[in-house]
Amino acid sequence: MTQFWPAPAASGAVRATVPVPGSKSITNRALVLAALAEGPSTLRGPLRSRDTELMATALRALGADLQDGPEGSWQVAPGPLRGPAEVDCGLAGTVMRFLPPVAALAEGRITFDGDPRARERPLDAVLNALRALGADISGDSLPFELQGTGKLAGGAVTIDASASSQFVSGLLLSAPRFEQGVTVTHTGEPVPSLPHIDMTVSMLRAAGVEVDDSKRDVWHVAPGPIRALDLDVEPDLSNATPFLAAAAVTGGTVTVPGWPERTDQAGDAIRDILARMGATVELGPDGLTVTGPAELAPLDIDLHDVGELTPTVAALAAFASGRSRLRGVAHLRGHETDRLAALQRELSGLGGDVEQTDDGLLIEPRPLTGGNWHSYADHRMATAGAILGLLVPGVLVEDIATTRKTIPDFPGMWSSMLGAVD
Ligand SMILES: O=C(O)C1=C[C@@H](OP(=O)(O)O)[C@@H](O)[C@H](O)C1
Ligand SMILES: C=C(OP(=O)(O)O)C(=O)O
Repeated sequence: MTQFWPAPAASGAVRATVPVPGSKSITNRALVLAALAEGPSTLRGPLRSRDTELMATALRALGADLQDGPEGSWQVAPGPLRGPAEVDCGLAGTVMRFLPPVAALAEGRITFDGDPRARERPLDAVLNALRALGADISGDSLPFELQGTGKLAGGAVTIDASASSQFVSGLLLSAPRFEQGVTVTHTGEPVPSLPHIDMTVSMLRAAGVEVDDSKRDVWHVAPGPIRALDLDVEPDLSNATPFLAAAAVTGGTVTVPGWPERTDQAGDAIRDILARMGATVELGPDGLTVTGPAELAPLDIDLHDVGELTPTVAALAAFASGRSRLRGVAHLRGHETDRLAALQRELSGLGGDVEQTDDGLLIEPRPLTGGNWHSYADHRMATAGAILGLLVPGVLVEDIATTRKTIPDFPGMWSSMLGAVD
């Protein structure tokens, strides 16, 4: 039966320090690299939630040895990659795009499937690229089957990565183990979420891999060993955004400890976004502290690089002092749900005035009223509903448990944060 979570209204300005679990994007890249590395790795502070548990389970099935270490850390020892194995991708883009190249290095038959929506998420570019690089794969989307021989030739391949940066990241992460490495060339509309590809490149380089990304839309990874990792995973900055938004919309103050001074995470862009909306944003030794303004300024913003922030930004824009325009995020139609359609439908359902454009949303703030907020199995739709519920009494968020995709206990964190209001 569908469960609805009464989103708690804020009784005043939120004042809290909110530690945020590890980054999904860093954790799942680190797990892949560790499984392909030349020795045992340690990941401290990894995200332990659905997307990363699915990645861990799949890598174990493929032959890696993953053990729990002290304080939630993971110890990963590579093993010979082999099938038969079944990979459940859930709804994790990182699992469905990063693991086929790993599986192509294994010996034996490996099958992939996931949640019903995952079967609709774009994957063809990765599977076609792997076929061109020497893999034996049936199908263009989930479910599909791969027959591995224990090695992959690799080489040069051209793909259209306009639907997802993860197509490129997935190929690059495994490429040091391809016989000829890889040269990926993108053709088509601009690649979204480029900071995520930068993160892939940095993490490969940190593991001693030679990567050339000096030419736009071309990435070359040389074949060679991947050094074992000894890594402290940063907090997930995208997952921090609903909590920072709580400060912004209530005129309160929220600190997220451990915010890195320098990072490849796309979520770091929230600092600039909140500052543009009038919030005070301070990065210091205690972390990132956001204090909300008396009134939020509207935004006209291109979110192409940081699309995953769109649900949070849309919720903020719904409370701004004028019309906001969010641009550059057509690719969100292939995310956990069609996020542009979902945001328009759900905000309109609460009385909002929202229009979809070719590549984004126009949001005209209106007084909102409570009601059901459907989440479409999308963690970020659910957290956007929670932000709205702070100021709109009676918002009921469907399936709040869907936030477990990337946050193990979002409702608990949200109510602890609200335990401290003026
Ligand atoms: O590589 C990654 O870790 C991610 C890349 C981005 O995907 P898209 O390029 O498909 O937007 C982002 O939205 C997703 O949350 C995580
Ligand atoms: C797009 C997202 O996830 P995924 O890694 O499943 O693509 C997201 O977390 O916003």
